[in-house]
Amino acid sequence: MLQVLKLCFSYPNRTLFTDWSADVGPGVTLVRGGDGCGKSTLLRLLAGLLAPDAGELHIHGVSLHDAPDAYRAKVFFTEPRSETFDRLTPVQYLAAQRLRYPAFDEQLLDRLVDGLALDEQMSKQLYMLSTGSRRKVFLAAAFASGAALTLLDLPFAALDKASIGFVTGLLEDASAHSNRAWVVADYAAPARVPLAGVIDLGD
Ligand SMILES: Nc1ncnc2c1ncn2[C@@H]1O[C@H](COP(=O)(O)OP(=O)(O)OP(=O)(O)O)[C@@H](O)[C@H]1O
Repeated sequence: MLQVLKLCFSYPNRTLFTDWSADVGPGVTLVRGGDGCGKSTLLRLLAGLLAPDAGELHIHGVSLHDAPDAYRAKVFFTEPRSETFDRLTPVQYLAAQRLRYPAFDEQLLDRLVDGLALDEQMSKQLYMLSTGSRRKVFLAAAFASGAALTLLDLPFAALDKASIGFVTGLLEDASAHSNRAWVVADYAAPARVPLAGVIDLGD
């Protein structure tokens, strides 16, 4: 589903990727690595939010370089630390995601809001929510989006135990998807989730 060919990317004082290639298929692929190894940067590159110095990215044959809007329309990625949506309530943020993704699953969203215990947070602006609740809103959007490629950065960070169990169950389901690819960046493999592949960036 996602093809990366000879990707190169450096920050001014650090080279992170040199001629790096990968094929990502349906199901859950783990991007594993220690602090500062480049997990979040790789997700930004795959999302088309950060321009590579060289290389090609395709989703279902759509090239980021040739058709950036069509490529980005196939990807769900809200950076967990994003402040872009701070003034929106979860209801407004989720409405915006619903408009963006044609396969957005409204019924699943209801179950996600319930399962992540977000009901009481839905009409507060995002900046008023705890880190964990903000992350849960972004996770709900990710799972409901129906995007061909969904990128999750540290999906369990700042979550309560019940939500960790719930998100693990969602990822177990995602591992069986035949039409959606999930790239999950974390320090270690999530327990119980069968992985379609592992991209190891080292420690
Ligand atoms: N905007 C930036 N400008 C310059 N260097 C950056 C920038 N963002 C990240 N870096 C550096 O690039 C490297 C990779 O950072 P990145 O956040 O991608 O790693 P990470 O694996 O996600 O880290 P963590 O697990 O700690 O979140 C780090 O050395 C970081 O300091």
